[in-house]
Amino acid sequence: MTLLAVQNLGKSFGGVVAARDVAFTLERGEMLALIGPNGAGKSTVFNMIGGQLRPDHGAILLDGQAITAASPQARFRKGVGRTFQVAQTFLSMTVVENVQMALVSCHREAQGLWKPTREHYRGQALELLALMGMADAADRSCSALAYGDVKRVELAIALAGGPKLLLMDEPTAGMAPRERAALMDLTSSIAASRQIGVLFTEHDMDVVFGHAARVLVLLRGEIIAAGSPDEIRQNPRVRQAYLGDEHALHAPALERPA
Ligand SMILES: Nc1ncnc2c1ncn2[C@@H]1O[C@H](COP(=O)(O)OP(=O)(O)OP(=O)(O)O)[C@@H](O)[C@H]1O
Repeated sequence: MTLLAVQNLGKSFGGVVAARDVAFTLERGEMLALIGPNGAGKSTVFNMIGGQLRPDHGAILLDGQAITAASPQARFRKGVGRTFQVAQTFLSMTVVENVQMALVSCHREAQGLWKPTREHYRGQALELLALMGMADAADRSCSALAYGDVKRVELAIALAGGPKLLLMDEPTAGMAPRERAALMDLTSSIAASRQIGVLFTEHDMDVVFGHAARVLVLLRGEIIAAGSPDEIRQNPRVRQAYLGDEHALHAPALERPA
């Protein structure tokens, strides 16, 4: 069964139509990018799926069940996870404590009942960190980490909830190109191995074309194209939409001849 089905989603702000009959599906294990010029409606669509915004009309189905009107917390419990653009980790705590906190809150347990907090879910947290290649940094303070490593901790935190669907808003913002590729390689391998569907917005076209299996292009609230990275790169409407920023649609840097 399709993991996520978005049907005729619409949202207006006053006279501005931010999303118009947006419809698409996302399968388990798939990396789907949502792109579009500034103001195209990416955040609006993203926030309607995350539950931060209520659509004017349309439906959102997760595993065939409507979640259109569910709160963000209810969606989270049904398997919708999210990473955030701004580092949300508690910088004064260690890496493993941050992931433990996420696990504790996912299991909705009161802290410190009989075990010292530092022991709660430590094993599970270490497993997640090993998956991120961060096991060696487990007991370091988050404040001492390089930015790329903080992003990995954020990914571990998002995975602590065991999501079926992971929403990533500008996951590589502020990162150096090599770190971006590494984070997205890691994300796609986890998405494939855990069969998590990933929907991400991204301005960096190298990241989009290098890591998405499929790309949706929004323009003025409407999906104007959907397809593989190659199809999208060659689509005349998409090229038109990005006119003036055409370099954005070139092949990823790594594929370009030196
Ligand atoms: N809360 C709001 N109130 C009024 N207008 C809004 C609101 N949120 C979004 N809009 C408008 O809706 C349209 C789509 O905005 P949205 O932020 O979804 O685009 P975006 O593709 O995410 O843009 P960006 O890439 O710049 O973040 C824009 O015209 C924006 O001004």
